[in-house]
Amino acid sequence: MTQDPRWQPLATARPKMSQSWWQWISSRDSLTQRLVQAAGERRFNVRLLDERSGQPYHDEAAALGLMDGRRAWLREVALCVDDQPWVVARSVAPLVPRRSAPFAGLGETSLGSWLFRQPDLERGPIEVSQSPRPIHGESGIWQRRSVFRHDGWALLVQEAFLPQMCRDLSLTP
Ligand SMILES: C=C(O[C@@H]1C=C(C(=O)O)C=C[C@H]1O)C(=O)O
Repeated sequence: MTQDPRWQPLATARPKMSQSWWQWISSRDSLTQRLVQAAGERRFNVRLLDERSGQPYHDEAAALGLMDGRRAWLREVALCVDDQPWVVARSVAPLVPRRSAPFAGLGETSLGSWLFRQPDLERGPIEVSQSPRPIHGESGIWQRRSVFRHDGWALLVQEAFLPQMCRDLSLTP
């Protein structure tokens, strides 16, 4: 049984990280836009790792109020600068009968570029966790999650901030 991340309110992370890192973890606008700006002349791209319907993890289902065992839409990407992953993201959305998800099939277009165009978009509180299991071979990675809501859809968006991002931006973690 894989260990669920221990999700905590965002504020609990503040004393554990530098101001510069906090600015990233606590931001509520589009992470894609922030990464594009931070990349400057370097190339930003979304690398699609997986998109399918499947079983969410227990903590993901709980965050979405999904009964255990219910299938969901799953998407995993790496947000890369000069082909180096800076953020790994995993998004989960309950399937809605007789409706196709308008955010499905985005491919290597950022989910955020669609989400932040929705006028009635709501974003729930950000929670954080330090990954219990290695991500891209590195442990203790800061992860955050929040639930976006739009037009009857709910999307749990989870982002893991990789040490490569810290190094490339010369940030202190
Ligand atoms: C929610 C956003 O979308 C980003 C892009 C994602 C994708 O393309 O799957 C997933 C999570 C985010 O890092 C954002 O830009 O803030």
